[in-house]
Amino acid sequence: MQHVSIIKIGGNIIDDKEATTRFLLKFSQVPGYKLLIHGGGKIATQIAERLGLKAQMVDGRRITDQSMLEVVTMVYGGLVNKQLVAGLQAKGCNAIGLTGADGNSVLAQKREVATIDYGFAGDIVAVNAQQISSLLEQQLTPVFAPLTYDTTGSMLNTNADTMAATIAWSLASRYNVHLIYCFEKKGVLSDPDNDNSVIPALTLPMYEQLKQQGIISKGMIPKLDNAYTALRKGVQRIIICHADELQTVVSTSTVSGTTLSL
Ligand SMILES: Nc1ncnc2c1ncn2[C@@H]1O[C@H](COP(=O)(O)OP(=O)(O)O)[C@@H](O)[C@H]1O
Ligand SMILES: CC(=O)N[C@@H](CCC(=O)OP(=O)(O)O)C(=O)O
Repeated sequence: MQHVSIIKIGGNIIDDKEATTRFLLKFSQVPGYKLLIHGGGKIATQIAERLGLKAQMVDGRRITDQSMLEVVTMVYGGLVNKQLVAGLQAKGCNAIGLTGADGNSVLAQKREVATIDYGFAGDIVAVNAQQISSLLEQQLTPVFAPLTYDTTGSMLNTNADTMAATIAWSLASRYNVHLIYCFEKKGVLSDPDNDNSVIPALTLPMYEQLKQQGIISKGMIPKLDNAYTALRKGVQRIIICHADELQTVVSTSTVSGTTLSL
């Protein structure tokens, strides 16, 4: 089976020009089939504020009304996606920028209103693995914005960690999939105030316990929930690491960051 590296880059790195440039160089050097999924929540919040819109997050998910949907479509699908694609082209990586609507890649449905109305937030219904494979086989590197679409023709806002995990497990029957979450810390920490307290190997029971103790919190919870689902669904290897450690993590000889297991 061919190997594919699925790499997610978070909004705190994208918001830092120098960190992004360093990451793009490392990403461009990852050998074999690869795919990038980016966030950009921090930039969307800043631009929304400039337009007089206040961001509202619940459990790490953005409440996305019509105006916010317009902002995130512009920011994720336009500004952030195209800057990353151009940056990769400059490093010799033939990237192609996509949202879930492009090539019918990731279909979703508007999240049903339960206790909270998330507005135009999309829950993924189907990933077009054939379409993604055909891009990889053409030696293109897909770069996905965290946007999906529905059958009524509306764009939807989907959490980037969820998008990365869902694409990863949807490709797991065709490829050996490695999923790497890159962010601004060295891994999952046993002490959130100590950046060097990286947990090298995190099992699901350990995660449950640290979550209960409040040691794992905020955006790390949806990230890990998605990641453990991806492991259960056949993704071979999942690592959470600092964006600067990408190269170390993909060359399997050295251990860095946090490796997940069930
Ligand atoms: N135990 C922990 N180890 C590392 N990060 C943690 C932990 N608990 C909470 N976090 C928080 O989770 C955040 C990462 O989640 P998120 O903001 O969604 O990341 P991303 O930038 O990848 O989208 C970190 O910035 C950190 O503040
Ligand atoms: C529905 C939802 O919450 N979507 C996310 C998509 C961006 C994202 O996930 O960005 P980070 O990876 O930088 O956090 C949002 O708008 O914040």
